[in-house]
Amino acid sequence: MKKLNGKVVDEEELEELEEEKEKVVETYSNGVGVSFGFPQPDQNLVVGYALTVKKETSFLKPNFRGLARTKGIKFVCIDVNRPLSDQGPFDVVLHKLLAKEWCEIIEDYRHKHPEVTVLDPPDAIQHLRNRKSMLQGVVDLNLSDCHGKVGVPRQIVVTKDPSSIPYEVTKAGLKLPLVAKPLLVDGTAKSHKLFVAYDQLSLAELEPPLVLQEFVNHGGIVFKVYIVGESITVVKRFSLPNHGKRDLSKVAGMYPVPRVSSYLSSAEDADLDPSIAEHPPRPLLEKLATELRRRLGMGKCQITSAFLQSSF
Ligand SMILES: Nc1ncnc2c1ncn2[C@@H]1O[C@H](COP(=O)(O)OP(=O)(O)OP(=O)(O)O)[C@@H](O)[C@H]1O
Ligand SMILES: O=P(O)(O)O[C@H]1[C@H](O)[C@H](O)[C@H](OP(=O)(O)O)[C@@H](OP(=O)(O)O)[C@@H]1O
Repeated sequence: MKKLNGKVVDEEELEELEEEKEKVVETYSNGVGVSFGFPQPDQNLVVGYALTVKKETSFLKPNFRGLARTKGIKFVCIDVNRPLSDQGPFDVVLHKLLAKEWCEIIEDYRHKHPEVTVLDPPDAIQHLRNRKSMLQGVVDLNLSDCHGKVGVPRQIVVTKDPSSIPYEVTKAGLKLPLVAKPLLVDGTAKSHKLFVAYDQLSLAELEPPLVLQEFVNHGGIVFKVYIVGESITVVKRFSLPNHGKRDLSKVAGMYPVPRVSSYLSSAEDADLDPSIAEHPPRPLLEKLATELRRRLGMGKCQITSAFLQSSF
């Protein structure tokens, strides 16, 4: 057993933390620590968090908490059944609860505690809770002078009457197959239930409100771009495979899309065609980050090589 920052940490965990620390330092080597202002070892940054159990489990893993401790960052669970101002004191409040009551509590807390950084203020992320408004910041972006283009697949929003969907798709001139996504993003598993529709008839089985996007071939790889301060981190994940014209003549119906691109589907070590697997050009990402931050303060976006290279 060893002592670290006054805490007893077992040797195995310490080794794990060192490895994690190397990974984190490597990932954030372009100074997020500085822009984030990581506390000095003798300081402590207290982060109060209000997350669902699912999110706490997937995000606040023991080795992440341990690594945070080595950087002087302490995570404290907020009791949502007690007044927030009676808890803490916090330097940061990290939350991802979408209930109206909670949003009112956190807004009130922000005004009473301007010294506390709230991640994120509800009104700053409202547009991300809807798959149409979340793309607004990208729809009219013109980055063509930055080694590539960024755009949005052709899409329509359907809010009622599923029987009208085939007509709306024809009127909009969308080409099959189509990716159907719940319009609202509320953190529930339901909000990640996507489908690929291969024929017009099956569209009437869908459950509005939803977004219907043309399927864009992109070689089965998606790049998730995480932007924190000046730091840009790109991760490569598996995605949906391409559709050839021949496939379409043989496939009909509607198929659910599994969570193919979650953090468990890393493609970093996969043996892939370089033209698909090559990361998006850095200048394009930097320009995209600047534009998204200027317009929306957005912190994360998903890009595939096809979305970058195809002309939208
Ligand atoms: N228009 C499209 N054409 C082809 N593939 C798509 C399209 N839209 C999404 N996908 C693919 O479907 C999968 C899930 O897409 P998306 O990220 O939009 O759903 P999600 O539930 O919001 O995912 P997550 O929350 O895990 O980021 C990803 O592999 C993505 O590459
Ligand atoms: O690939 P990542 O981990 O970035 O994908 C995230 C996704 O971007 C959303 O943050 C999901 O959160 P919710 O919208 O709150 O569901 C995450 O889902 P989770 O079920 O893993 O928390 C994805 O991981």
